[in-house]
Amino acid sequence: MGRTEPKVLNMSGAKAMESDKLDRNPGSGTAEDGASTKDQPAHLNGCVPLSHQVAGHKFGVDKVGILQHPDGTVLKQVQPPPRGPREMQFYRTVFAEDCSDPCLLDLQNHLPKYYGTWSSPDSPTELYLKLEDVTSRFNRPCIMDVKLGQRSYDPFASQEKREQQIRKYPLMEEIGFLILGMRVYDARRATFDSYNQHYGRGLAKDTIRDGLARFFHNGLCLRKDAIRASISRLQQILHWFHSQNQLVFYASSLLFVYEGLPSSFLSRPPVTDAMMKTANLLLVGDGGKAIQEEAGLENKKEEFNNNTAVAVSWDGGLSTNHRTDPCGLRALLHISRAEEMAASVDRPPVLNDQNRPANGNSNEEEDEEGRSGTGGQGSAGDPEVEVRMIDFAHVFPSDSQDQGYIYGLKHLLTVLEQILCGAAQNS
Ligand SMILES: Nc1ncnc2c1ncn2[C@@H]1O[C@H](COP(=O)(O)OP(=O)(O)OP(=O)(O)O)[C@@H](O)[C@H]1O
Ligand SMILES: O=P(O)(O)O[C@@H]1[C@H](O)[C@H](O)[C@@H](OP(=O)(O)O)[C@H](OP(=O)(O)O)[C@H]1O
Repeated sequence: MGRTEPKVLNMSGAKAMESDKLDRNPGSGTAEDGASTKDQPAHLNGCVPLSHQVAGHKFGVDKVGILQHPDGTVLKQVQPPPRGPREMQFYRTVFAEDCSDPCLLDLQNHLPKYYGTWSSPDSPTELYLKLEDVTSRFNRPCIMDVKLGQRSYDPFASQEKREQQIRKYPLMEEIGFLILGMRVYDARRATFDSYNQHYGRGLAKDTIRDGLARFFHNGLCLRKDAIRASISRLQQILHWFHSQNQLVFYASSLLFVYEGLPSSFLSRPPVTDAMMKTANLLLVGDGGKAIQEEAGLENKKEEFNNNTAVAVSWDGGLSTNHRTDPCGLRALLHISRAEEMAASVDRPPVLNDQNRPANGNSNEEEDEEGRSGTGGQGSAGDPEVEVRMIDFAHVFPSDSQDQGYIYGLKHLLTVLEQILCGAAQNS
């Protein structure tokens, strides 16, 4: 393809924001940003490297990187030209206050919210894009970054850049997507497993299905609920791509997030010290009814019993025998301790309505056998999944549909469907 000068995004119908520091920009670079912590360089002004970043340029490792602002937003350092300004222009165009283009308004739903730019008062020329943290509402976010499209270099890339990108994953054209990195919550051990870019590059046509499935496996069961919800989100994005012919995306990603903590835990009332004490007594001896009643466990018994299957399936080694563990308390305690340990180094569980399954029934869950009660999150369309488009350093105006991205999306959907089918056949 002959190379011409790249077109910049046309701002018609979507005036660029006049000011980078928007009023709706929470905690933008002001004196309120909070004092720098002892461990962080003063110029970061309380911001820290993004702890749950799964791919991309890393702060302190690469020349540019991603930070987390104390207000919870993500700060993506503007990359050197032309990439950084191009990405900034893209966000400004899509989120312009006077944007009236239905296509761009629709696109907003598939992106992290953009809050303008941020810079530290100490380094006002070093700009960051201030973005919504897509993972923020999750307790144990499982996160995967997937690069989409048949080509991960843009039409204006040098020969060297093309060759570098093709070398990294020669199957990009055929497969249409590449897992750049992920972290998956292991519910048995209450820890995260991380996978870097080499994991995705090692996946070929015949292994891509199992490779992708790993993101949805929590060590005990396949999270079919999360797969279904992801499919539903991807279909909406595909619908957007079919509806538009003004933008083309190269080397752009989809960020997948689902809740790793089973909803049974989220919807269960917090375990109090008194309950723990009583439960230990019950487990040590045969558990006098008097003790149980004294602690008000009689009322809770049914609830715990309802969750017994959930708790037991979390730890394959635990007994489902109601004679030795009448209330499923052993399992309950086991989970609570593991979770407590995880919570002490991670964020505490957020117990609010958003974290509850859409159907309001924490026991309506499926494992890989499709049985009820094992640590899933609910039905398809469940809000406990996010799929958002990120990384727009190579987005250009166009006058036709983005066939490369559409190809990758369709294939990704097919593979996810195959994972579901495979799970159904094995059951
Ligand atoms: N809005 C966001 N919310 C949560 N995490 C994010 C967000 N944006 C980026 N990340 C995290 O940062 C990583 C890298 O993001 P991004 O692709 O934008 O950076 P990049 O440096 O341009 O990447 P690359 O080197 O692939 O071009 C993502 O994989 C994700 O883990
Ligand atoms: O996956 P890896 O090994 O980290 O490789 C990077 C990845 O392909 C990025 O998408 C790319 O940035 P662009 O998409 O913006 O080109 C970057 O190019 P760079 O090295 O030129 O920054 C690569 O290094």
